[in-house]
Amino acid sequence: MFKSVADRLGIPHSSSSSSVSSHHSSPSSSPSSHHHHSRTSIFSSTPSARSPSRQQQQYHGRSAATTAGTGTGTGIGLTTPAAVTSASGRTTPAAPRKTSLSTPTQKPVLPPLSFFRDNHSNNLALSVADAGAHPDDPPSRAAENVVVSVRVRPFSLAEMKVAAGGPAEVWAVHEDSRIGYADEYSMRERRTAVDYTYDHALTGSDNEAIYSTSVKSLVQSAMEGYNGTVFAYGQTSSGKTYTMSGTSHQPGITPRAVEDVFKYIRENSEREFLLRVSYLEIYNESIRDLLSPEAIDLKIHEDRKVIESRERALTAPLSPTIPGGRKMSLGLRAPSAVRVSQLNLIDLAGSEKASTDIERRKEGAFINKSLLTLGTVIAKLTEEKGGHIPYRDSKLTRILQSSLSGNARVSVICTISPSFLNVDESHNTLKFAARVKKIITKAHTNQVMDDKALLEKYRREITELKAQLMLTAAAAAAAASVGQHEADQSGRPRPTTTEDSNLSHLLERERLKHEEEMVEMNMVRNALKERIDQLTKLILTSQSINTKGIPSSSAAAGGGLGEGHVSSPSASMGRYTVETTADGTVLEFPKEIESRLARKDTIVRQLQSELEAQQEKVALMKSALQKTAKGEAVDIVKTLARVDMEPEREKFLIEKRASIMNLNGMMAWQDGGGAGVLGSGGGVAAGGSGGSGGARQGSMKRVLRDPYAPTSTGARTSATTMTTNDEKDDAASVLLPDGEQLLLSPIPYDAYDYDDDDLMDTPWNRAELHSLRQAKRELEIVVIEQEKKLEDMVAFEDSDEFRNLVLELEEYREKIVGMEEEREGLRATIVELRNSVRRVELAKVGVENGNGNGVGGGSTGGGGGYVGRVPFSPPGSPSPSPSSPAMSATTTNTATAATAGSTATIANTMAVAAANRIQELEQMMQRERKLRMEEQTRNIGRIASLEAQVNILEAEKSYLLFK
Ligand SMILES: Nc1ncnc2c1ncn2[C@@H]1O[C@H](COP(=O)(O)OP(=O)(O)OP(=O)(O)O)[C@@H](O)[C@H]1O
Repeated sequence: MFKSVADRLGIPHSSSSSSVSSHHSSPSSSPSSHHHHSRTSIFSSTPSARSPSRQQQQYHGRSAATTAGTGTGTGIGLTTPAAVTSASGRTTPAAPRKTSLSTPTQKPVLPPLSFFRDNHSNNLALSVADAGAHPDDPPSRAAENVVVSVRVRPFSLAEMKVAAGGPAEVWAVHEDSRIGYADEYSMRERRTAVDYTYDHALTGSDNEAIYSTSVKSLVQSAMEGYNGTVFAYGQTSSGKTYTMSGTSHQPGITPRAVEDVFKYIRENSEREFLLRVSYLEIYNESIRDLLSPEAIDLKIHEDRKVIESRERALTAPLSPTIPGGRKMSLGLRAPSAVRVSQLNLIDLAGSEKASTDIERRKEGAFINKSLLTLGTVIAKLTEEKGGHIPYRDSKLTRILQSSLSGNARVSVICTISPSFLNVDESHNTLKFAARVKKIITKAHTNQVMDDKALLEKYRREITELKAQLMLTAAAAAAAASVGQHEADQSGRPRPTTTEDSNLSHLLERERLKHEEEMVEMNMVRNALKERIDQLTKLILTSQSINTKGIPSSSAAAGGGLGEGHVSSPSASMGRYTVETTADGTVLEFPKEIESRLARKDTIVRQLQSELEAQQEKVALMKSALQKTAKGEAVDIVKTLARVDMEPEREKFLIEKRASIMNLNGMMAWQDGGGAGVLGSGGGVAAGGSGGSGGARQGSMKRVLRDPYAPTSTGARTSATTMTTNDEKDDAASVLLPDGEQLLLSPIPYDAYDYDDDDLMDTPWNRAELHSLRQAKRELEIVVIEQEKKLEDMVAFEDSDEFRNLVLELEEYREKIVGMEEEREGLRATIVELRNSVRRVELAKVGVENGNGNGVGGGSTGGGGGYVGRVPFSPPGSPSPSPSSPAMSATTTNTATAATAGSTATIANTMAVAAANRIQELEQMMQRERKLRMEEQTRNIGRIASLEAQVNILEAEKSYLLFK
């Protein structure tokens, strides 16, 4: 039913690509200075987008992975005065259309538009929304593959330097867009030849060429309402940013696209456009608006209404003239359909960041998740078996979902480095490009139509159908008269010649043919009538939506429209009038109905908000009760953890029982008993904590005593008020008339003004009761378990096993004490021995001194005196006699020089004896030391093993105690 895009645009089928190729073949047709000028002016309206190189510098510094992003940001609104007049153009299907960006004629579209930007380099995405489109504009393009271009950049200076004798070409780019290893390179490096064919394969620095071959037509379709996505993929430094952003001399794809967008808008002055520009970055999976850098970690929302432009585009109510010259007064504003499209221009992070799993792990937190997911998504999209496509795994793929899943024209520019150093990554890029090439997309216009637009569309269709109907009727009448005429002719008596019979045969055939045609036309006519009825119904239905609920059954009354007579459903309804004519429609909805409906609306709204308030109240009460039950359970668990001694345990159990009674009371009250029943519950609870009786608490029906809160006295309050605190542990208190301070459940039961309904058998009360019972059951289980544990513990402490363990423990303790004593004794012996050794050593030194200084003994009296003071008696050694050489030596100190000779002899003898003795003692000492050392080692081992045993016993003991 729909014509192709080219047909509808009134251009040859090849026009889109021919306009591209003409640009490609004559790039000079768009002088770069012109682009430069435009780019500057565009960016000046969005200052932060003006300096992509600054952004680039800023993000080049990062080692972390980054990826493309998008979103909505600063909007640029453009309104052209003649825009509204396009409405009449819309009603003329034959209106001439624009053929290309460079040779515009007329295009009935009104787009808003917006931009994107990516990672550390410059991503700019442009989204174009088009308001006021023709309702019957072409809905979709033919299915097409992603346009894949490969661009090999020139050698950089550094790369030239690396290659001695000039860089050898690695890649050969052929004119037919094939690319593979250069022969020389593959021979030298013994690399298997590869051969890839893409849509475009380019070299050099001319950005106009890449734009016109790979992007220009896509920008054109974006302006016509088709989504478009362009992204540059490739290793770091392969030229993505150069391609997307370019330089001042070679503006890249983004400035050229922006310029074309504005050019298109200029050339379609009868239209109104809304442009939206966003310039975003995805860095480590968080989106940042580069036009508003303080807004960080933006969220992605699915919002199919970029639509505000429609209102601006259609500020004046219109009365379009339909063919036939009659006015169609709708009582409504002009139909409005908004076409929204997006053009995403994305500069991805370096492809080397999306490699194998191992590398992924290596890069850890810095891995470029978006880029990896893009790879996965593309791989999945091209897999035959299909399955789940993980668009939601990364921000980039989420943003590109609608493009990648088919509703967009996509152009991928894969950039590679010419250097042999990067050959493997370049090859990976070529493989990626080949994979992407397999993706098939089928873009369609994102036309958003509201009921008014639909109404208009249906009306137009009705008019067309009626015209067809009239033609059909005329043709049928003609056919019938011809048939009749032929029948008349054939009914006449004629000579029965062979010629005549041939003629009558022919006439008969002709007649039958006409009859068939008539039947067919009647069928067509009926079908047309049916369709008209159906459409008329739809019109009234959509009208009824607009006027808040006119029953759709009344719409059927509008069926008369197809017949061209006036139909007045108002007569039957008596409240409103719907007048239809063959040429137009006047729909009037009396104010009375509207105001009645408005009143009803108000009542409904009031009821609704009342209902909500009630629901809120119920929810609050419920949560308060649940909180209490929960609080009880938590308290029990907490207390259990603390209780490990029997008396406390018992106390705890008593308290728990009391709280169960409390819950009983609460439930009894819930069951419908009210004050009295709760009073008894409170009474039991009071018993648990030694408080006063429950009868008095009848007046405190929603107040619960906290059985295990300390019964301290707090602030004095009246019996009818209570102080509460949201904190569970802070009990509220109530001063009873007799002066007793009651500590209450932390949950403010009196916070709500209950009425008798609270005691009624309502589903909510039942649910509440149910949850209370549940809480009680849980409490009971806890208590039973605890009692069981307590009994076990008591029984165990009475058992022989426990007594034996205690005895054993005592034995070990004694053993340890004995060991400790023994160890101390040994330590003392060792110390004593050490002292002995020291004394012997000193004695030795003294003797040696005496020997050396013997001749001049008088002058070294101090030394001699020292020796004389040494009372040496090692254990087991013969005690020195008072006439011993040592003692004699003392006397020699006072001898005269005349007796020096004999004294020296004596001293020598003594020294020899002393030396021998010392040697003897030293040997003894060494033996002794060795023995002691051995014993000490044995003792240390014993002590260690005993200590270990003690530790085990201690552990066992504490385990048992804990149990
Ligand atoms: N076709 C080209 N002609 C001339 N110079 C180029 C071309 N492509 C890239 N260059 C230059 O090579 C260098 C690296 O290019 P570019 O910054 O665009 O790489 P990139 O792929 O964006 O790297 P990254 O992923 O690190 O951002 C730049 O100095 C750029 O000007």
